[in-house]
Amino acid sequence: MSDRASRPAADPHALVVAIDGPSGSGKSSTSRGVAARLGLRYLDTGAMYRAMTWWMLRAGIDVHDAGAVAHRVDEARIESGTDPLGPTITVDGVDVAEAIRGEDVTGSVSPVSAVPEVRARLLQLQRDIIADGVRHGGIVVEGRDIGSVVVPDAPVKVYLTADANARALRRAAEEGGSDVTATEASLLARDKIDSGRAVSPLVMAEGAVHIDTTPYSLVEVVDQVVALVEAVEAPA
Ligand SMILES: Nc1ncnc2c1ncn2[C@@H]1O[C@H](COP(=O)(O)OP(=O)(O)O)[C@@H](O)[C@H]1O
Ligand SMILES: Nc1ccn([C@H]2C[C@H](O)[C@@H](COP(=O)(O)OP(=O)(O)O)O2)c(=O)n1
Repeated sequence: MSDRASRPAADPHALVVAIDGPSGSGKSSTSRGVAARLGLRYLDTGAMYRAMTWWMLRAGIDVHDAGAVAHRVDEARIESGTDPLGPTITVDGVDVAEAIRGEDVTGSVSPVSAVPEVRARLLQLQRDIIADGVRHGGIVVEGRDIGSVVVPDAPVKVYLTADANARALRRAAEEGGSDVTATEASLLARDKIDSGRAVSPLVMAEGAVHIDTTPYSLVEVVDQVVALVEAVEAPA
């Protein structure tokens, strides 16, 4: 195990690991596992899009009115804590970690994420957090456009997928026994919007390593990603 956090602040080799993929493919759990194992920070960009959506809903904004969403985008103060053992997310100082996982936010997050002004605002926040993570030895960042847009020069890029049914089973179990058919329909609907939007759609980034996690346990996937990081770090 290596601890990159002890490296000097200006380390030019400080690491960004970009992890993208569709809903329920294992991005959050894998990213947290890799970051914890390697002593890196962790950023869940999906939580930031969810936090922005939570703010829009609470402000009574019609999330399908892109102009209305764009108009209010600068008002939400979103802060992400990057400890992989206890990541946090607040909006205007309110802990929204639980609230952003609710059905209302899940059902509205894709249209909000498709608004270019939302993406521009969150991209700026993400780059600041990533720069800070790099100063502290490195960061694992997960989302939909990390390897393609947010950090296209990341030295390690991973694209996680899993069969739709496996993803639905995992998510339904996580939610404490939600209906698997409805969960699968919801995540496929979100995948469709996330992959089809004009700005920063979900794509496999150039240079990304594809891991289909369907047959693997979480620990096995973490092992595979850690091996990719260690291969990049090994002297030539
Ligand atoms: N390789 C895996 N095998 C089995 N379950 C997994 C695997 N990876 C993740 N999970 C579980 O699947 C659920 C969804 O994973 P998550 O990391 O939240 O996915 P994502 O961030 O891509 O939406 C979680 O309950 C997680 O524990
Ligand atoms: N980098 C990102 C991350 C998430 N999003 C959007 C698209 C996703 O449907 C939502 C929610 O992301 P999240 O990672 O929480 O989704 P899951 O429920 O884990 O599948 O945010 C995005 O557009 N770009």
